[in-house]
Formats: sequence, C-alpha cells, structure tokens
Amino acid sequence: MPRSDAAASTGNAGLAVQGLSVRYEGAPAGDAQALALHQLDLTIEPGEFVVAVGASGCGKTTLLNCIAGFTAPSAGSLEWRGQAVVDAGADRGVVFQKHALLPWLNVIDNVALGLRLRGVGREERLRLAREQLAHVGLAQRALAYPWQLSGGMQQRVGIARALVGDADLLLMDEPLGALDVFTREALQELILRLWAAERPQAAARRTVFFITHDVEEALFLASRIIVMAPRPGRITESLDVDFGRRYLSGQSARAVKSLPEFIAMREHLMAAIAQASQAEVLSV
Ligand SMILES: Nc1ncnc2c1ncn2[C@@H]1O[C@H](COP(=O)(O)OP(=O)(O)OP(=O)(O)O)[C@@H](O)[C@H]1O
Repeated sequence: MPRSDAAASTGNAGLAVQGLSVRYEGAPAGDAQALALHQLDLTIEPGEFVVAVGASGCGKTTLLNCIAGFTAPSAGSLEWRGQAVVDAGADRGVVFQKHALLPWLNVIDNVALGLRLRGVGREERLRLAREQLAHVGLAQRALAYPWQLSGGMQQRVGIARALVGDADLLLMDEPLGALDVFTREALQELILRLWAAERPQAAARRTVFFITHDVEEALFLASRIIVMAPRPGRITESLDVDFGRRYLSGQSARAVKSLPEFIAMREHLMAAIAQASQAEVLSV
C-alpha cells in the first residue's frame, strides 16, 4: 500500500527527518541537482523496519550516515527520540557491508568494544557480549579471531556488536551484500528474528533502517520500503509490506518469496527503481 512521507512529524518517539539536504564538498555550489540529498522528509515510527532501495548514487548511504551522526546535514534537521542528532551515539548501532572488526581482538572483545569505550566493567561487558553472541549463534566462537571466521560469521559478529549496547535504532548499510546467496538468506532470517525478539526491558521492538540493492531482500525484511532516486537524492515512493511478518508467523522463507503478491511487488519495485534512476532530473 503506497503511503506518503510528506511532512515529518516529531510527535512520535522515533526518527523525524525534515528538509534534509546534503551537499558534499566539491559539488557545484549553484547546482541543486548535485545535492546528495535534497529536502528529504522521513518519519520512522518506533519498531518499524524501513528498507531503502534505489539506484547507485541516490543518497542511501548519505541518509544512513546522517541518521548515524557521521555526516552533518547542509540543511534540515534530524531527531531520534525527540533529540537532535548531532553525532554518533550508543542509542544507534551501525552494521556496515564489511564487518569492520578489529583483527587484533578476538570475537568477544570485538563485540564488547563499544561497552569498553563507554566504561562498562569487564565482567558486565563480557556477559552482555556473550549474550549477543548466543543470539547470533556464535557462542562457541567467542575466543576466535575475525580472520578465523567465514564472511557470514564475521557479519554475525558485526550484528552482535551493533546489538550489544541494546541500541534502539539499528542502521544497516548493505550488511549482507558481500555474502553468498545461502548465507545471505540465512542471515536475513536471523535479522528478522532478532528484530521480532522480545526485549523485556524495552517498550517496543528495535527500529531498523536498512539499505540493500536486492529487491527480494527488501521485500522479505521490510515493514516499509522507501524507493530513492538520484540527482538530487530524494524519496520517490514509500510502500508498506508484510512479507517478513508472514515468515515470522510460521511460513517458510521460500514459500513467502514465491507468493504471487511477492513476485508482483518485486516487479513493481524493479520498475520503480529503474524509472526513478532514468527519470528526468528533478527541476529544483
Ligand atoms: N564523501 C563524499 N564526497 C563527495 N561526494 C560524495 C561523497 N559520498 C557520496 N558522494 C556523492 O553523493 C551521492 C550519493 O552517494 P551515496 O553513497 O549516498 O549513494 P548510495 O545511494 O548509497 O550509492 P550506492 O548504492 O552506490 O552505495 C553520489 O553522487 C556520490 O558520488
């Protein structure tokens, strides 16, 4: 079902992005079409799983980096839970395409690193890291070094590291992009289960902002998909979907991905992305 993300309301306790523009250094000053993002509005409610898709260069990573607090907007504002986003924070966990683990630390110390930097005592941080490693199925590999693990295992460590601080917002930039198809599908299922997992200490499930180039992955994971277009970077479509919920309520992933509605939606999205990337540049 298409929906509009017109004006972002800060009434929710989630993410509110309003009028976000980003011009990187070197982009021609008078040329609005050179903006990596142009006056983008986006509201994400707590507990949503929002997946961004779109042609290369449409500003997906720039948007994620702004939400993470890594990139400062040229104009506009971002709020997470009612607080302006000004820099990186422990309330937002980031997972990159490349795991970015420290090779000289073993798995459990990599997962616990953020807690260490925040001054959490050794015993407590190892307990929390062990808990997250169990959630991603790597309890047995806590003492291994990153280079002793497969690519899929390394990504699972990266996911455990993002989860360990119990960040309420998970930012995932093509986390499965470098994996073979079987590992990728297994991790999609893991990510959905982690998203749906009960957190007794938190009011709602985690909120996720996830980037992928894979339309099937987007459809399987998302509760909402946003389609973005380049030159300048912007959102052209927003769609609510529920295929992940069907998987979580017991249907097999293969059965969900073979549903006629899934296939029809996949074709619709492929066409929407192609159209957005070929469209005349927006006159701004
Ligand atoms: N550090 C930078 N300096 C200058 N320009 C940049 C920088 N990072 C990104 N850009 C430009 O901003 C635009 C958006 O890039 P961004 O990486 O956000 O897009 P993307 O949708 O994530 O692309 P991809 O799917 O290829 O990863 C592109 O035109 C890109 O060349």
